Amino acid sequence: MLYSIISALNVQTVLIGLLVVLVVYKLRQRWKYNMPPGPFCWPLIGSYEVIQAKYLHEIFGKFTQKYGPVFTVSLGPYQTVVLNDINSVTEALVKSKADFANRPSIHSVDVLTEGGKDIAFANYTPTWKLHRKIAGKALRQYLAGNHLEKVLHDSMNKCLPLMAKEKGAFNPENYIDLMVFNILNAVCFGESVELDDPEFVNFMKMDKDATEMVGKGFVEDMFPIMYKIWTTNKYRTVIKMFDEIISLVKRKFQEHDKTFNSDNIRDFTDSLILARKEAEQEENEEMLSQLSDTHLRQTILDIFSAGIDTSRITLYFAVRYMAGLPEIQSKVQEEIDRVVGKDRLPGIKDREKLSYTEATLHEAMRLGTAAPVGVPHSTLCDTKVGGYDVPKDTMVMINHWALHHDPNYWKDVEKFDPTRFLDENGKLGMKPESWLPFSAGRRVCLGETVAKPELHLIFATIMQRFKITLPEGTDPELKLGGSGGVTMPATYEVIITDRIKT
Ligand code: HEM
Repeated sequence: MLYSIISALNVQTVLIGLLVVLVVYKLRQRWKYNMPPGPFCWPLIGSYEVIQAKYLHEIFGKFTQKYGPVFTVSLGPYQTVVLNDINSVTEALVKSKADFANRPSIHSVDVLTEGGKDIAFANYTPTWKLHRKIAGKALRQYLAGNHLEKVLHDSMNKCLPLMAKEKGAFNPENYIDLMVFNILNAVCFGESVELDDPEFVNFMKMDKDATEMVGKGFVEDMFPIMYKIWTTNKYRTVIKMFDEIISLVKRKFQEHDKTFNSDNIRDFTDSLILARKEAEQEENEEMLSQLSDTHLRQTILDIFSAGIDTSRITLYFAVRYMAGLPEIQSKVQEEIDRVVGKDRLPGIKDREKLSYTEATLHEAMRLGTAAPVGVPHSTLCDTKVGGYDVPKDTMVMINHWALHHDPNYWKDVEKFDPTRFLDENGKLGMKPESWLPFSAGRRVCLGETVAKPELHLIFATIMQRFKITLPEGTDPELKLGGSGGVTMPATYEVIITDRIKT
C-alpha cells in the first residue's frame, strides 16, 4: 500500500516536474525568439484542433486565415513552423536553403530507414550528400538512353489489354498500381510482374496500409517514451510491414550483388553496386564506409517506394478528373490523336508537342497535390523566415496544397483549367510561381526528372487508348480520400470505352 502511494506520488511528481520544465522551456523560447504566432498548444500533446483534423493541409489553411502564411503549431511534442505561401517557401528553401535542409528525427521513420541510412529522411550530412550525388548520377545514366521509354511501353503493353477487358464500372486503382509498380520495378531491379503476382499484390497492400498509417501518425512518435514501455497494435503492425518491405529489397539487392557484371549495368541497383566497386578500386575507405549494404538498399527503397506512392496517387487524381470532365478529356484526346495518332504509343519525344496533355496533368497535380504537406524539414541553426525567428531543430512543414490553392496566384482556384499552364501560343509556358509539387532547394524531389516523363507517358497512353466516363448517377465532383498528411481521391469507379479496338 505504502509502496503504491509512493510510486503514484513519484509518477505524479515526475509528470508535474516534466510539465513545469516544458512550460519554462516554452516561455524561454517565446522570450528569446520572436517566433511566428499560432494557436494554443498543450504541452506534449500539441494542438487539439490538429489532433481532430481530418487533413493537415486543411487545418493549416484555417490557421493561415487567422495567423497569416507563417505560423507555429505543435504537432505532439514537435514545435513546427508551417509555411503556407510561395514567398515564405522560397525564402526558406531557396534563399536560406542550407538552414532548412535537415530532417526531424522521428522514431518510426528511423526504424524504416534503419537508422536514417536512406536519402529522403536522412539528416543533412556529408553521407546524405554522397548518396544523393550517387543516386542522382545513376538516375541520369538511366534516363540518358531510351531505357525509360522502353520500360514504360513494356508496362503499358502489359496493362492496357488487361484494362480493356473490363466491362461495366470498375475501380482502376489496380491497373494504375501495376503500371507504376512495373516501371519502378524495372528501373530499380530490371523486373516486370503480372497483375496477380503475389509479390506485387503483397507489396501494394503493405505500401498502401503503411502510407495510410504513417499519414495519420503514431502516438509513439508523440511520446517516444512509449517505445520503451508499451507500443500500440497499429505501431507493431506497421513495423512488421516495414520489416517485410526491407527484407524484399534486401533479397533483390543480394541477388544483384551476386550476379553483378560491370559490362552489363541492368538497372539502378547495378549502378549503385558499380559506384561501390569504383570506390573499392580507388581504395576510398571513407567513401566505402558510407556505401554499406544497408545504405545502398535504403537508397533503392527510397527510389522504389517514393516513386510508386506519389506517381500512383497523381494518376488516381488525373484519371478521376478526366472521368468527370469530358470536355477537357476530349481536348487531350484530340491533341494525342493529332500528334501521335492511334498506331503507336506516345513516346518521350512527343512530350514537347503534347502541351495541352502536359498542362492537364499539371493542373491535376495542382488541384490534387499528391504530397500535400511534403516531407518535414528541420532547421540546422537559428534562422529566420517571414520576419520571424525559427530556432535550431524546429520542424518546418511546407503546405504545398496551400500554395496550389492560393487565391492570390490562381484565378477561380477550384476550377480545373489546364490553360493556366499554357502561353498565348498554346505551348507550355513558364512554371506558374505558386506551383511546387516537387518542392525546391537542397531537398527538392530527387525523382522529378523520372516522374515528369513517366507520369506524362502513362497519362497520355491511357488517354490515347480509353474514353473514360463515370457510372451513371456519380457526382462529377471529386471527393477527397486519405487522411492526415496523405490525400487522394476517395475510391471511385469508371467505365471505359476502347478508342483503339485491337
Ligand atoms: C508525382 C510525383 C512526385 C511528387 C509530387 C514528388 C514530390 C516530392 C516532395 C514534395 C518531396 C519532398 C521535398 C522536400 O523535402 O522539400 C520529394 C522528395 C523525394 N522524392 Fe519525390 N515526388 C514524386 C516522384 C518521385 C519519384 C518518381 C521518385 C524516384 C524516382 C522520387 C524520389 C524522391 C526522393 C528520393 C526524395 C527525397 C529527397 C531528399 O530528401 O533529398 N519522387 N518528392
